[in-house]
Amino acid sequence: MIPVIDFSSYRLSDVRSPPSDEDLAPLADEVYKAFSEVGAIYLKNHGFDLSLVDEYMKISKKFFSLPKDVKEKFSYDKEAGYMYHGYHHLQEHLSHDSTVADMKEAYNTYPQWKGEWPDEYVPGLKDQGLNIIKPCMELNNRILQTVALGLKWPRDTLTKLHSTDRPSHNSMRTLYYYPVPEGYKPKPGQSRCGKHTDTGSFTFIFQDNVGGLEIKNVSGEWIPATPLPGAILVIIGHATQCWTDDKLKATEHRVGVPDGDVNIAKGRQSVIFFGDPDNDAMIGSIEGTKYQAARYDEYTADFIYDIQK
Ligand SMILES: O=C(O)CCC(=O)C(=O)O
Ligand SMILES: [Fe+2]
Repeated sequence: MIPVIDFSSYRLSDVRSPPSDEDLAPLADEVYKAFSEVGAIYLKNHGFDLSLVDEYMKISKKFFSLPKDVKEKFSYDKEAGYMYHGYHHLQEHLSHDSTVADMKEAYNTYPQWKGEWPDEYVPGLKDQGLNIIKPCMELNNRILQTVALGLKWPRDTLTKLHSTDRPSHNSMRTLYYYPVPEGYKPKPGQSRCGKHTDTGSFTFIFQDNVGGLEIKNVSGEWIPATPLPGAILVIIGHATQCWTDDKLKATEHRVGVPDGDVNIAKGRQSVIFFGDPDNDAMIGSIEGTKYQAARYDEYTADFIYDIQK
């Protein structure tokens, strides 16, 4: 079971004076324990306005319903700096240890993107996407503070690597897993999203009610990450694994094709926030010696995670 954590004591919408380290200690211990013993958490009472995501899913659906040649005008361009911004074709995504394409399409949003957006076809895809990233970054920083306190580190140990005004790869992805045609037999190893880990500090997963997402817990068992209304699923990324010298391990996750399930014929939508440190932040073990110091952007450039051509 993925623990459900009540984040009320550090919720986003609370604008009173920030809680002291002592005020946060019980929450910090709970968050750290859940991440280290299970590998993922559901956050409730987080103060993030989930209607932003509902609206974004509706807008995204309009984009995914456009003709293929229109969507492809906005395909990501590997040469264009923020290389994953834009549309990722159907059948293009390969999870990193898989040779079979995932059954999905996606549109990634990077706030720094200077190229074109599909505004004339889908008004709001840009603005609504950007609206969501900001509070997610703020919530990520609050989680990073609780994790630092849970580790008995100074509270800003990780947030000082996540300034909000320096170049970073904080980004968002909206995904559409198309309905699986009746009688379709997935190729060996094929799924909606093959197993992988994410690269940054923490990832937030917002999903509709179709299901199929699983995480591998710390004991090595695949367990369902069933959609929990009102809660945000938070999983651990590689950078956090490095900083904590494996005390918190990057969470493997995947989305299966629900074989024989009533949901097989349904499309699935999810929205993912990838929380990242600053491009020039140092990652590597903060205590311990397992991971050498490296600049985050240089480390990710060498790290092939889930996108290969
Ligand atoms: O759709 C999901 O629930 C997970 C997607 C995911 O893990 C990713 O895009 O990195
Ligand atoms: Fe992922």
